[in-house]
Amino acid sequence: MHDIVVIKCGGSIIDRLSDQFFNNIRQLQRRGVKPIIVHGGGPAIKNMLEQLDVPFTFIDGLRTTSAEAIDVVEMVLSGHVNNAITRHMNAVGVQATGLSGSDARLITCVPKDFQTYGYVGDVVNVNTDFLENLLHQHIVPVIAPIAVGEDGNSYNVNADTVAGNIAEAMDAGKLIFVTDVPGIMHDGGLLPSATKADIKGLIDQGVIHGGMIPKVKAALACLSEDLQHVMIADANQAISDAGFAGTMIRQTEEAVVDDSTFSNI
Ligand SMILES: Nc1ncnc2c1ncn2[C@@H]1O[C@H](COP(=O)(O)OP(=O)(O)O)[C@@H](O)[C@H]1O
Ligand SMILES: CC(=O)N[C@@H](CCC(=O)OP(=O)(O)O)C(=O)O
Repeated sequence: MHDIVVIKCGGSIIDRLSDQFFNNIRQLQRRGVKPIIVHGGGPAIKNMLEQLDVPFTFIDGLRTTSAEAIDVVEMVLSGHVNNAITRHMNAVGVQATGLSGSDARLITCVPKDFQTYGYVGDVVNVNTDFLENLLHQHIVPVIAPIAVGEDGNSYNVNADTVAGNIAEAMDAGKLIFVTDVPGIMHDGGLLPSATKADIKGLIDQGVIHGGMIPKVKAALACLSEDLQHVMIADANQAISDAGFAGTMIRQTEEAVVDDSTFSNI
């Protein structure tokens, strides 16, 4: 649905989200937009795993997640981060409900490669009916990136990937990754827009690296006729009365940059 906006809040910024950010979500809702929030929590997971002496590594940007680690990941994401965001939403008058993939089998998955990654999942389905019902009741879903496997276990999924999966499944009109930088930075400045070809070049040159890679990959994977632009932006500047600021990722150079879709909502 074109009126759905998926907003992915990165773990890098969650502790520093401004009241304005939450008020902007409320404003979006008042203008008839249906926001869905997906959040990360990488730094908080890292801290808790270290405190509890649970080992992990990263392979291709994904956290290897043992049986012990998935309990900690779920505790941090669903128990702490998800609750904090949902609480803040409700405090500013947005009716929001906290969820993970286990609720109503919202996100189901298969193991990515159990031998290599442990409890890390590849999403196979999103319960879109359930989300649509919530949106219909003007409830904002706040979703932790935990999926449930056919074995009934919880699996860890990269939050950027989950945001892309949900945007695609819900036919969202917009996907915004809000993070701790103004967008894709290059030569000391903000890149206002980037195509698939630009991004490939920037990854090859090492300009786009680390945590920015899963974001651009998720963005490129879900661009379509329906979802023509994906934004990457600073969380506290991304959404304003003037529209959306940041880097706009689009399919091709030729694509018309119809900013009206951004500034009207
Ligand atoms: N070209 C780039 N422009 C901006 N940030 C970049 C770039 N390449 C890598 N990054 C890194 O990506 C980070 C954002 O990713 P990450 O820390 O995973 O955020 P989040 O937790 O919000 O998902 C930035 O803080 C920055 O360090
Ligand atoms: C499999 C995997 O790597 N999962 C991520 C989930 C959280 C996340 O993606 O958080 P950010 O958005 O803050 O990076 C993790 O364990 O860190």
